[in-house]
Amino acid sequence: MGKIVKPKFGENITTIGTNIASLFFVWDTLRRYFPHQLKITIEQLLFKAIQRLPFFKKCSDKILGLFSPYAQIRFREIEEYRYNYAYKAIKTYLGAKVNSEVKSLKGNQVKESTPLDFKRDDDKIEEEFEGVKIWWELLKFADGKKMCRLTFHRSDWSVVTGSYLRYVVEEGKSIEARKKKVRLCMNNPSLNWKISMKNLWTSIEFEHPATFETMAMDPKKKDEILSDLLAFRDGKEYYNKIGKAWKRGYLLYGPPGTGKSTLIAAMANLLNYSIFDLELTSVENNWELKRLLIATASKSIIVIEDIDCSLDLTGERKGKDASNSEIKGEKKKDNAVTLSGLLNFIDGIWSACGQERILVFTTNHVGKLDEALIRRGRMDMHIELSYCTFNAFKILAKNYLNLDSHILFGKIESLLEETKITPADVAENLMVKDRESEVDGALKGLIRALEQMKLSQKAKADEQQKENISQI
Ligand SMILES: Nc1ncnc2c1ncn2[C@@H]1O[C@H](COP(=O)(O)OP(=O)(O)OP(=O)(O)O)[C@@H](O)[C@H]1O
Ligand SMILES: [Mg+2]
Repeated sequence: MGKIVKPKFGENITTIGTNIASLFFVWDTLRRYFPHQLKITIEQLLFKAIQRLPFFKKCSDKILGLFSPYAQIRFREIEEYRYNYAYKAIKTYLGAKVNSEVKSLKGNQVKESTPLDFKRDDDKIEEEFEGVKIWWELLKFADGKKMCRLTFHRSDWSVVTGSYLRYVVEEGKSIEARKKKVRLCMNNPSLNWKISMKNLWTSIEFEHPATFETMAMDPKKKDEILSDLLAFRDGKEYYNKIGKAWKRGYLLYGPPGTGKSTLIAAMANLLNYSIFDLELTSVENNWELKRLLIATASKSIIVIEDIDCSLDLTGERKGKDASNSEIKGEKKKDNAVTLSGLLNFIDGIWSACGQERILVFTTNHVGKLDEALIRRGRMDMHIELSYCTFNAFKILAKNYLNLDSHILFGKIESLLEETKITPADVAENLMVKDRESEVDGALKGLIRALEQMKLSQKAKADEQQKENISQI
């Protein structure tokens, strides 16, 4: 009796390989006679049948891939140790593909005041683009790694890698931009960075209600700032054309309570940009400053409040500080954040990396600032926030009392012309519990406050005058 000799593994592969190769050769000759869609369906069935063959069940995806008429593109969440923004955009795009045919959805409400948001929750999504079939899989591995995998027919290569993927990523990004919530980010002391370099900034949702409409300031100035910001937001092509980094600096100056911080909030709400509130006093040195600034996101406003208090701004002041600390026996850190560190950053790396960033400095004492810090080009627009004018008062009266005019407005107008009062102090007087019944009381209260201020400012001015005369 003849012995049945089991073919060796190598022989097995060769035989199966030859058979499959012949099958695909025959199919390749026939496929041109089939319409596109039918061709794909047949190939899918063929491929599934091959996958079910006992031998192929044991084969890895890579070996199967050799016979597959399909191609795959993987988008990993982390690629070469860096976050993959295409992955994020694709996930957003796929999540937003909600329609009545979708069977699995997830609902989410981040805040009580926001509407319920639905996202698609399938991990396998099939779609058609310009007659081309595309299959997506959202995969999550045991080690926590995530990936989107795209499968398509090789004959659709140019459509998928060209217009389709471009469309998906752009659409995903624009959905992200529409849904983006403004966040307020604060820098952590570097002590905490050592735990994880990710922890440079801590962020919370930004819910400040300030808008340009509620900003009490001269309408002309307000329009100027508004159109400057909008031109910046829509200026991608312009900045590209002139070869300048897509960044803009604003210096806000004025006495306390004139609306500098409120204006920053209104800017963030207008542009839907997050705020990176940089507390310089907790930054140890220029290296840390660089790391923090590089870690900011695009479409953001980087704010350094009270810049004159956070930095040794001039050589002169530095000298004074140094001698003061010597007297007190303190040794000043050699590596502290310096003005030149900040300026080098703004001019150097800052313009070379990251786009769509706004830098805002605020100060109560513009005169104290170093010329180098505020020269045009670094701070593109200087905005003075000043004492309350009648125009500004009318906006506050509308905000706080829903009032367009009142018999007492005339008196208030003339008092405002003679008195320096901040919008914050005016607002304080206009805060009432019941708008209907307390309007008169609030306006009269404001008039009293203005009269008192007028008297005390006059007394101060007289005293100053006397002092000046006596010095002469
Ligand atoms: N121009 C303004 N328009 C509307 N509200 C204002 C304005 N200025 C001040 N306010 C009101 O006064 C409060 C204090 O203003 P804000 O904190 O913006 O002042 P600031 O200029 O940043 O002061 P500081 O120099 O002390 O930081 C705000 O919460 C806001 O309600
Ligand atoms: Mg402020």
